[in-house]
Amino acid sequence: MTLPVLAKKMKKLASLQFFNLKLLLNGESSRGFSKFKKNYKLKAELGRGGFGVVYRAVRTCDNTLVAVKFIERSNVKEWARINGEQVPMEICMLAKCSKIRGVIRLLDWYSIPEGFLIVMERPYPCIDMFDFIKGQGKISEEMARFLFRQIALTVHECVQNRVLHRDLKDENVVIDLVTGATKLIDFGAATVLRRSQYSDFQGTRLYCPPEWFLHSLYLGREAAVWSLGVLLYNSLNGRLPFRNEKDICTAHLLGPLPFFVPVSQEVKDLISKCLTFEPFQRCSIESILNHPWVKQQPLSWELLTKNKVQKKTNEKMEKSDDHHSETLGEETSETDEERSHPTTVSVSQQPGSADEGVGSSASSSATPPKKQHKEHRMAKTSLLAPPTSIEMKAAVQASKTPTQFNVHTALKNQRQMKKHHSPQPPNSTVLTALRRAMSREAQNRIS
Ligand SMILES: Nc1ncnc2c1ncn2[C@@H]1O[C@H](COP(=O)(O)OP(=O)(O)OP(=O)(O)O)[C@@H](O)[C@H]1O
Repeated sequence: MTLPVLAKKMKKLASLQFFNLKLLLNGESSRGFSKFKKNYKLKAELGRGGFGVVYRAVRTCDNTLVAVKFIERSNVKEWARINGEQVPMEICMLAKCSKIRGVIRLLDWYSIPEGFLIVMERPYPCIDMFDFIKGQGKISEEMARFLFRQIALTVHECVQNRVLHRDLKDENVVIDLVTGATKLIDFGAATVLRRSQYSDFQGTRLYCPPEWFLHSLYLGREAAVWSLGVLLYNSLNGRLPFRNEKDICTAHLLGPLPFFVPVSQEVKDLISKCLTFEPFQRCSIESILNHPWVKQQPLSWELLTKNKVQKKTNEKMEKSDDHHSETLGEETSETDEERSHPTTVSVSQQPGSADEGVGSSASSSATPPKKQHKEHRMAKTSLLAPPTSIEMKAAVQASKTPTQFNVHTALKNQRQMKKHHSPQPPNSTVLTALRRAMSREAQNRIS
């Protein structure tokens, strides 16, 4: 199936899902459904990931802009209790962190037979960090500092509340375009922080530390530090540091990571401390916060956004997110489409500015930087399933024999990996769930 056909199908599916959700909400209510309907007006789709669909909505009593995430019951892997009620771990973890300034505030939640509706604050106008970086190709070191120090502090505060996010990445950070404040979202992979090792993971493959691929085990804080390193590298270079599991497990054997923009030694030092192969030698979250690069006072958001390119992006986002132009209860509009796939914003790259003296990963030396840049920021990342035995074998073997890298074997392995972990089509199950709920409600009405 060609990409345009697939995109068209996905668009159709998305509008159908939205239509069904609307129908469902307008039908007879049950188990908190009527309350939701009374309190919120659902609007167009805002974004979607592997496990949920997020909609724009408005709280009817005071016109507060909110985001509503629908998660299907069958997709919930971990459960917890709030006031005696069984809820997905996501809601519980979000509730635990809701007082943290850098975490999106949980306002409300509803339970329906098919799943849960999570009502969250929605900064306006806002953009997620993936789209923010994509809109500009990469961001300046000053801008990276401004955003990263907030994110690192938020992760620290979550950890102090014994919450481990486990899916730290640019897609899960929302930026308030008025103040520059960052908000951590998507606690779908979050769990209670513990001292012992974890052997389960639901995060994102390319933000994952090597110990997971090599041993299927990781420690909470150490894995979070690794992801923060990936996030910081990505912000500055506009591309991820590692292409695949092999890169993640072997890059340390090949010298320092290449940088594709001129950046300070201080930030390179911080990134290398976060991306230290050995988890026990990796820096701590506290030492990230005390690192001279992070401690340096950042420029104000006003000054940072004076930059023409950033202004342009902001204007574009404001335009597309203008709630006055939102069509109440309408299907996804042109501007919404633009927002979720901002392909019109150019992605720039400075091929000549790559650090040529530094060592490069196995994958980076032969390919021109421009091509790599595109490869690494093609789309939002897919979710991580536990590594298969083939993947683990390949990663272990690769980490032992870095110099005998064979392109053909690597490609074959990659193809095999793709077969095992190709990204799932977005939420076709949501549609089924909503259909089921609708027919049950219709039956209830008849009887
Ligand atoms: N409160 C919010 N305010 C603004 N935008 C939001 C909010 N929550 C989610 N989004 C947007 O919706 C997108 C998907 O949200 P989220 O990551 O929670 O979904 P998901 O299905 O859990 O995704 P993933 O597959 O990454 O786990 C985000 O990348 C973001 O663009």
